[in-house]
Amino acid sequence: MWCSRVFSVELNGAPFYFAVKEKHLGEDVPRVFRDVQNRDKCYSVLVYCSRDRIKTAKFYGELKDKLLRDLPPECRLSPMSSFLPKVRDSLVKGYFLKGNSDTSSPIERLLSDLIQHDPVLVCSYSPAEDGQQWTQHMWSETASQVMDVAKGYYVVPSEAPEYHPSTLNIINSDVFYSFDEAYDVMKKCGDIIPEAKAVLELLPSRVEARNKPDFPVIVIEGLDATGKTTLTESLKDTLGATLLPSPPECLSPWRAHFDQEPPLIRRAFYALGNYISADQIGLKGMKTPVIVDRFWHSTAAYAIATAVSGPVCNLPGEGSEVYCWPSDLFQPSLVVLLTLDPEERKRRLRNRGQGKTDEEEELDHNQLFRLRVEEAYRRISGPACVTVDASPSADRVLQQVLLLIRGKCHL
Ligand SMILES: Nc1ncnc2c1ncn2[C@@H]1O[C@H](COP(=O)(O)OP(=O)(O)O)[C@@H](O)[C@H]1O
Ligand SMILES: Nc1ccn([C@@H]2O[C@H](COP(=O)(O)OP(=O)(O)O)[C@@H](O)[C@H]2O)c(=O)n1
Repeated sequence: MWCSRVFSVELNGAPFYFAVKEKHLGEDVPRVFRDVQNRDKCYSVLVYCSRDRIKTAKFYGELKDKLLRDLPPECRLSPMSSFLPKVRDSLVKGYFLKGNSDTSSPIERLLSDLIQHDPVLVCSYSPAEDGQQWTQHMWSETASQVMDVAKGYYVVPSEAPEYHPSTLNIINSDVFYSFDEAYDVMKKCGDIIPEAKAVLELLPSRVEARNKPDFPVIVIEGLDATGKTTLTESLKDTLGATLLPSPPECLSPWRAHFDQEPPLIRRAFYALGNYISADQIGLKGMKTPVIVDRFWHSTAAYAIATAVSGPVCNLPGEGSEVYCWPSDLFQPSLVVLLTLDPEERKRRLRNRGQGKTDEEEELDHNQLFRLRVEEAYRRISGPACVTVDASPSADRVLQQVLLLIRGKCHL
């Protein structure tokens, strides 16, 4: 089964691919193994996907903490995955370990213990007998001891797949396209996370749209410090509108908790927040225009940009189903995306001087992440966002957006 799989190891944010073969036809040694010293060993630990997705997601996070805590400090740990190219939901995640001859004993003790108690697949990699090639040995667990399966497979370089491997598992793991899919995750969390029970109680009893609001609903999107708060407050005053934040205020007590959870659970939390907001929009929109500070675009764009690593070209292509609006979620009249030059955004962040979420921290020092979020924002459709340059004065930005609203929403 593992023969048709491709393996990907991420070193310094860039993926390196390899495959395993029974026979060697003179292929190169994959890049990941090239600069490893002879007699050193590498290992992979992949987490089996059990039927219980919540347990698998939790275990994957805990495994990293355990490895970082218990492995010798010289051992290098990199994210790794194994997947079947183009096969949806085929991605299995884990870690790749590089050890030297001094560290192989403690590493192997730890891995032996893991394979006996946890849902993991362990492989070790070592130079073949000819000293030129590298082989993969899958570990198997017998009643009392762990053994290297005798026969090794050769590791050979593999081309980068057409689709970045993380895109295979985005749908309903990182981005949810219906209330029911996100609800299902939160419901299953109820047994192990008390906070999930509290969230379930806040959810609307039905998602079918209330009557369409009589008044326009305008969503303002953009990275942190692009001026969303400033603009939404002014729009509220100018239009006599109701201003709703997203996630909704009722979720505030639980947000810090869910920000610590693995992506599956964290993203389900934010997805459900949009349905609560939609319910509030339906109510308020019967009486006044509604301005919403972030909505579905933020939920999907950050989730996609985090799931996929590397440059923008790794994102699912434009038009991919990944960028589709959930069919059961209220569609606003207009979505405005504020964009800002990165230096000006940093200057505004410094001036504001508030705390940031880890994701917002990441935006600061990881240019590629910022570019991926912005591009994902632009690719989401149904409704697509209208981009507005947020660098002019706050008043000029307001005037610009009012023009758009009047053109689109007949206000
Ligand atoms: N058009 C603008 N020109 C200059 N500074 C602005 C503008 N809009 C907002 N700011 C300032 O930039 C900072 C970030 O704005 P804020 O509205 O809090 O952004 P966000 O809600 O998107 O994080 C604040 O200090 C705000 O006063
Ligand atoms: N509707 C929303 C709103 C926020 N979010 C998440 O919340 C984070 C940004 O929230 P924030 O409160 O820091 O935003 P601002 O205060 O900068 O507007 C993003 O990293 C998103 O992951 C979301 O997923 N869906």
